[in-house]
Amino acid sequence: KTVKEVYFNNPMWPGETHSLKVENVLFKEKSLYQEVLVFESTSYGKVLVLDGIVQLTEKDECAYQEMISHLPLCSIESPKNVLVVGGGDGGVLREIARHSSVERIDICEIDQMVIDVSKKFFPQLAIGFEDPRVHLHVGDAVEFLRHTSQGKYDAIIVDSSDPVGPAQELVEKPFFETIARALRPGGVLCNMAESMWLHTHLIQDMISICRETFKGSVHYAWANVPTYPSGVIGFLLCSTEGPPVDFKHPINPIEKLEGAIEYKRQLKFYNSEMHRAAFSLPSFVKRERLYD
Ligand SMILES: NCCCCCc1nc2ccccc2[nH]1
Repeated sequence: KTVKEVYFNNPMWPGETHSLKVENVLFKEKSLYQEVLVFESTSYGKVLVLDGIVQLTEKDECAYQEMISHLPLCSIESPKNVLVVGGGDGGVLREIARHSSVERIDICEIDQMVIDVSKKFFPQLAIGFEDPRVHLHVGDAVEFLRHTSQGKYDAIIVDSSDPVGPAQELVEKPFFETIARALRPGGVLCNMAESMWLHTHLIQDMISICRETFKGSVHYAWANVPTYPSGVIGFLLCSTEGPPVDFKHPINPIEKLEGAIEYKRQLKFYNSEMHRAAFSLPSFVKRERLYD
């Protein structure tokens, strides 16, 4: 049988092509916001693609979901109220649920199709929606945060797609200002922050905006995700003015929580050593001139 390949060309990585062999296409439709594709790959399990960009694969989603969730939550004493922006696949919800101190998890995902597709094809991620602490809001996070009371959240996790298309406004200053307002003093934000190899200008702009908007600390961390072009993805960790947050040394180590894990599923990627290591940066990034 003719086995197809899918070629990932995108302005997010000009002049570069990534490809995965398609064993079979499981879903392909246009939602109100983007094209949603699910296919069975040869060696990464099922793959979720939005507008031609790989969002997750069954094999390596653990790296992204665990890091984006535990880098912020393990940096504060006892997270109670958490907001997820995006994250409609449910993977971040699954990870937040490991924290027994958490009492409420709000999630604002704009695209219902992403949620439905995840529940159908990625049950090991969509399990996150089953936690009774989860409250789902389908809609625009900019609108949602505009109506959120001041200082409501201990942590906000922005698990967005790339700032081309529906997520464009999630990297603009007004949005970060609504996030800062929705966080309590000493509250933390973790934002998906692209690739240090590919998006130096975008990262620099995000860091500048966050330095102005968050009066606590702002740090860049990263993780290796093989199916993301350039093999790495970054995270921007910010804290609001108030009790200082030391992102580089988790005061709420996940190992303390190990026993509290609801699911039999063990952590596959994150641990306190990986947490500390994530903030170790190449010299060209440390210099903060990510391009020169
Ligand atoms: N919402 C899940 C993660 C989304 C990140 C997707 C992604 N990963 C990338 C790697 C290199 C260039 C652009 C990228 N965009």
